[in-house]
Amino acid sequence: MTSTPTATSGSTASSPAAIDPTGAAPVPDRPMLIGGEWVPSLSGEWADVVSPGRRGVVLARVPEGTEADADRAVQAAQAAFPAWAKLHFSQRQKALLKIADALEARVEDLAVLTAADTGNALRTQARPEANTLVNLFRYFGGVAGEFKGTVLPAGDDQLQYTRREPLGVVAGILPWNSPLMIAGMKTPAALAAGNTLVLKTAEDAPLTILLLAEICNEFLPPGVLNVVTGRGHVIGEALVTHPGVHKVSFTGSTRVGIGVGEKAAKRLAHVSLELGGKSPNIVFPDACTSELIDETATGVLTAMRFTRQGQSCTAGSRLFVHADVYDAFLEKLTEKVRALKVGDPLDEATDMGSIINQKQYDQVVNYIKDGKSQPNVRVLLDGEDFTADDLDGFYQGPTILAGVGNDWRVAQEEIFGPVLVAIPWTDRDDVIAMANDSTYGLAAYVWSQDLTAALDTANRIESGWVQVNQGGGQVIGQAYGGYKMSGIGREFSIEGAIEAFTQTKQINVKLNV
Ligand SMILES: NC(=O)C1=CN([C@@H]2O[C@H](COP(=O)(O)OP(=O)(O)OC[C@H]3O[C@@H](n4cnc5c(N)ncnc54)[C@H](OP(=O)(O)O)[C@@H]3O)[C@@H](O)[C@H]2O)C=CC1
Ligand SMILES: CCCCCC/C=C/C(=O)O
Repeated sequence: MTSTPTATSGSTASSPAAIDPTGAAPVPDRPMLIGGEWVPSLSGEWADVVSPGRRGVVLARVPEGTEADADRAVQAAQAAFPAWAKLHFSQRQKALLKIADALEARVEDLAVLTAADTGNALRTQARPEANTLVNLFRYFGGVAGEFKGTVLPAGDDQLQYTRREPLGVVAGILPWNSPLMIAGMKTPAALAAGNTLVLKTAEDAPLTILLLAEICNEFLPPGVLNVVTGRGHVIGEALVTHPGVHKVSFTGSTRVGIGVGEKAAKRLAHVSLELGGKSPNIVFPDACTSELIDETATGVLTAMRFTRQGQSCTAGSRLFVHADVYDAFLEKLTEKVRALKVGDPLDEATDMGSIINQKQYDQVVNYIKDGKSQPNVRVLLDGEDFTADDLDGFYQGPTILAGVGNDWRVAQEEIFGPVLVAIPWTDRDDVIAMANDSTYGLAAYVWSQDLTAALDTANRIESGWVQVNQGGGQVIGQAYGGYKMSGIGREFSIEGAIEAFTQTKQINVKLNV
């Protein structure tokens, strides 16, 4: 199953040039992977990829892919589909498990490039994410035989069975905030089920996905995995509307996701949408005893994803703290969050790296200004106070606002930045109502030693994923996806992947017995 990418003309390469994460080397061109070959866009246009943590540094150039590139990637995936789909599952399994080993051998390269590409700190985010990618390939490789059907007990003269058949060509559209983890949810699952894939990278973080493609390409036949770069409204939309794409697996904002869903619906293409969130963190008084307050504060810090600059769809960014412990808990939490070291993503000492780009940075600042302008707000930590000294990137410190109303913009809209808003509560029914008073429903966090109260709360919260007394407890194999405007469909688990990446065929056979 090994395929060696072949060289083509112009600025293409037989194997892509290495990227220096500090930007010290001459800027390489990093082509796309289509049909097993590294190619520029047909237009010949390239786009610079700037490191968010080092604003002046261009890490590489990637092709500015257009509709024509989407088309040839889909054609390559279509051509590869029949042979890939009809393999015995164990052959797909073997390829995915070999990829897992190869990724593991390059895990540090993936981690360092992710830190440079996304601005996420190497130690706290990029390295764990690269390890999760390895584990996702191992998991979906391992369960490749589980994409299976059922047999009905219909009597000896009948064979009535279902097959879970692959859908065909899947388009996987990725965001920039955790590109490897999200590519890891889609790629091995879609391939294990027998589909072929076209991944579209986010404009702001394409490089780490191109390295993933380079590693995968060693073990897959040409066209089974294709990776294209370019703008969402150009090549992304071309994939969504392409008649050869049978499934769109999209992760990104709710705004774009709605448009993707509408376009896919027009031609009845399958679609999964993993979208935004504004997840509640509910702290009960019994989680703030003198023995527990420290652990709960650390958990809330983790759930808020401060160490990913809050750029997480599952960030527990609405903090509801019981009035009896409100001040004490916020004091403890603020002390911990203030201690986070903001800095160069490539520095091992850094807890919190850079925001992805100027637009996102400005959006976060605008939300902070809006929150600070509200009556009676208390600013416990102000990201605007952070000065980056010698750093030249989109750096910002964490912000914590107290005394916030659940109806304020900062409490209702997804900021996707390191901004936590704290709201007091006194009655369990009220806090559950406030938690559910949101258009989103992706994640939630409940902190209590009273399991009856905690589980009642968890059961009543309108979110696809609730964690109790932990903030970072994702387990490969669990269901993951949103309620309400946070999305449709589940990924990360085998059950979700079977639904997401296969269709059911029923076959009824009359036997001559
Ligand atoms: N539920 C989940 O699992 C997760 C959800 N998210 C959500 O993602 C958002 C942040 O990511 P961000 O990248 O800004 O999200 P966007 O929705 O802006 O973009 C996501 C992807 O869609 C592409 N895209 C943009 N427009 C179109 C279009 N018209 N047709 C097809 N594709 C398009 C983008 O390309 P381009 O980069 O070129 O614009 C990018 O690859 C947040 O809202 C966050 O909550 C993030 C991670 C996980
Ligand atoms: C089971 C949790 C999986 C989360 C994967 C995607 C996370 C995205 C984010 O935090 O932004």
